[in-house]
Amino acid sequence: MALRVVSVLKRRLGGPGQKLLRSGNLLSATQHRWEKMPSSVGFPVTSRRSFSKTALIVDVDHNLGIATMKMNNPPVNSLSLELLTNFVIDLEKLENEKRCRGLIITSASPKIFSAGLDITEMYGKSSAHYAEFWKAVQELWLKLYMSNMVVIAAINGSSPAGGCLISLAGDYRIMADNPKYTIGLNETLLGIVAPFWFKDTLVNTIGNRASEHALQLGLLFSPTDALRVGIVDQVVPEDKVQDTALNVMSRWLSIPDHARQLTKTMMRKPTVDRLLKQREADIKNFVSFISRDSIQKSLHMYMKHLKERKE
Ligand SMILES: CC/C=C\CCC/C=C/C(=O)SCCNC(=O)CCNC(=O)[C@H](O)C(C)(C)COP(=O)(O)OP(=O)(O)OC[C@H]1O[C@@H](n2cnc3c(N)ncnc32)[C@H](O)[C@@H]1OP(=O)(O)O
Repeated sequence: MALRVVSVLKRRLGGPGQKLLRSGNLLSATQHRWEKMPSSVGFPVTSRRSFSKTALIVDVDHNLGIATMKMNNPPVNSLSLELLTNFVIDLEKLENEKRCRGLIITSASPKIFSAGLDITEMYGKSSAHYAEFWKAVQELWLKLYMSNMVVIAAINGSSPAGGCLISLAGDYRIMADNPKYTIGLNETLLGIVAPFWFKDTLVNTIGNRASEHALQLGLLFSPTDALRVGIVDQVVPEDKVQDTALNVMSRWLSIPDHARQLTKTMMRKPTVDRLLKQREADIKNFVSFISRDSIQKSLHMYMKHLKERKE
């Protein structure tokens, strides 16, 4: 299967891509920190670069023009301030690499794509901390939603709340077919409210009525139900998620970048502008909401419930 994906990519990438794939090794003296390493998906040894920071592993295949970002914040890939910050920094780096046209976001943790925002960042801290944290959440969404790259979420585990938002910010979602995994914006279950731009991102994906239903009830969908409602685009056997992501990527990368990017901007800019117009007000609203005693209590109880579930 992986080899078939490579041949499809070779065909679709055309001219320079084919040459680069054939040459097998593009290391140049000036390209420091590049590593030659065998591919985990069966590509010929190609020009690759890996960098890892706390909570994130990034692997760039310059020959294919595809980067893979693996969230790596065990045990559940909760989106801590550090992970959010590193995510944004690495996205900016990739965005500036001309040869990087596609990004696959996935998880290094078995069974969990991401548990969403790190709840411990949202209680028992100062207002300044909440403001910094929320700004980082906004920043990641803005960067991802408007990325020039084709962004595919390879959802290889559960993906509640902020984890779901990350995948919704991509262009295409592939989820592992395991009924134990769930995905959705379940904020109301925590006694909190998905902000308007989380809601807008969901509405843009599955429509108003289905979003209202999902958001009010804090629904977490099984892969089959997520596919039915349109939160994900494809459900595939667990061991086929990465190959499918590469296959789908080749299709998206066969479209001329400028045409695809302008179309993406046309579709998404109004949603992004809504947040940009009131970014500071949104931070203030978050800080004041999350600082309420009743909300702090709800979050504390929710964490307690998560821990007690295990006992
Ligand atoms: C005005 C706007 C206001 C507010 C907007 C805020 C928007 C918020 C968005 C969010 O993303 S909130 C986070 C929502 N996330 C969840 O509800 C998921 C909670 N977690 C789970 O359901 C499960 O942990 C799981 C992801 C399904 C994984 O289950 P598993 O059984 O594999 O692990 P376990 O539950 O034992 O967890 C291990 C460990 O991790 C801690 N944990 C889990 N999730 C989080 C989290 N989101 N943040 C911080 N910590 C988390 C859990 O407590 C365990 O810790 P322990 O080992 O110390 O007990």
